Amino acid sequence: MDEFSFINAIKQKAYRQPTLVKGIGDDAAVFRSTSDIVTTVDTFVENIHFSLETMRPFHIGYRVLAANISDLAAMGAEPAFYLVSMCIPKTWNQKALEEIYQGMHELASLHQMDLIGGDTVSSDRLMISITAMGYVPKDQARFRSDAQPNDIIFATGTLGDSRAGLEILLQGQECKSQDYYIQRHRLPEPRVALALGLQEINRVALNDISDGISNEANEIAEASGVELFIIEDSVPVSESFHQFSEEQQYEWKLSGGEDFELLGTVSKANWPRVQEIADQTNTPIRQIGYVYEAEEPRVLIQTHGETKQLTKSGYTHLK
Ligand SMILES: Nc1ncnc2c1ncn2[C@@H]1O[C@H](COP(=O)(O)OP(=O)(O)O)[C@@H](O)[C@H]1O
Ligand SMILES: Cc1ncc(C[n+]2csc(CCOP(=O)(O)OP(=O)(O)O)c2C)c(N)n1
Ligand SMILES: [Mg+2]
Ligand SMILES: [Mg+2]
Ligand SMILES: [Mg+2]
Repeated sequence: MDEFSFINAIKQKAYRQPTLVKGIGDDAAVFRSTSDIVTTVDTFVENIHFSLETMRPFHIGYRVLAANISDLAAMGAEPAFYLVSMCIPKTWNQKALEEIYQGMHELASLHQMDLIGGDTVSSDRLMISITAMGYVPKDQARFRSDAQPNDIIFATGTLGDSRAGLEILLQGQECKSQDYYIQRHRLPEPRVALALGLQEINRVALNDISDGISNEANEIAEASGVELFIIEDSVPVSESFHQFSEEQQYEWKLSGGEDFELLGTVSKANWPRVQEIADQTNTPIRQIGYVYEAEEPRVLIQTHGETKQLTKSGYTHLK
């Protein structure tokens, strides 16, 4: 395999975005815009973010793009473009690498996204870095700093599924609905439809759940200078989630991460409309608490009448 035949193999045959001026094949890509542009990058490293023990190359590609799309959704943006930087060890053959791109192409086509560039270098360990871009109407990006006292807190989907799927894959132990959990881990569905539906709401604070809500709720509390009060029993989990031990349930739903669901806050007045939009976009959504004024930003969690502080305990690097 040489670098150029590889790039040719993974290139899209046709582009979808009307705002694209130049895609793959020049020194850089060009697109134009009249909206605000949202851009994000995330890097994925073999055996930290993914492993061939638990995934096919297809899932790796699907999932790394999903993580980026999830960040775009959390900003309220419509996904448009992505660039992929690959650091490739000699042990990976062209077929496996093309399968990674098939995973990306599959999810990209669901969101009309175009692959418009990237970089390919050799390395000791597989690393994939994706830069994604999307559009949001002028001044309508969703910030973590937009939560206000008296808002309600909501979460989409069910939390902890991805972590349950990972554990099932790593332990090889049988359990109820195991294919469901494995699928939630391998093929996450970022909540783009809801995020776009919410564009009509004047103020929503949003954060996507990549590290676990114990982290993301604290990020909203800090950015907005408020207290988030979460009721543990309201945190949505899958029906068969109760088969796992109490400790696992608590840890996975609050700190499991990689669910790529959305955590947000919105005024009480707008909450019924948010639920309607969630319905129309087939997005499970649930209120999980309230926002209060705070001297010190913090997150509290109430479990059967007992309240304690929920500190950041999701996934963190460099520790
Ligand atoms: N090495 C870095 N250099 C510059 N900015 C960074 C770096 N790492 C993270 N950031 C920025 O810090 C913020 C938080 O990043 P991160 O926790 O990765 O967000 P997320 O969990 O949504 O992916 C983002 O604005 C991101 O762009
Ligand atoms: C093989 C393997 N081990 C562990 C995990 C769990 N894991 C890896 S990264 C991560 C958190 C999200 O990654 P990060 O780089 O922090 O993403 P960001 O916050 O930038 O979106 C989790 C829960 C995994 N998915 N796969
Ligand atoms: Mg990141
Ligand atoms: Mg994020
Ligand atoms: Mg992180």
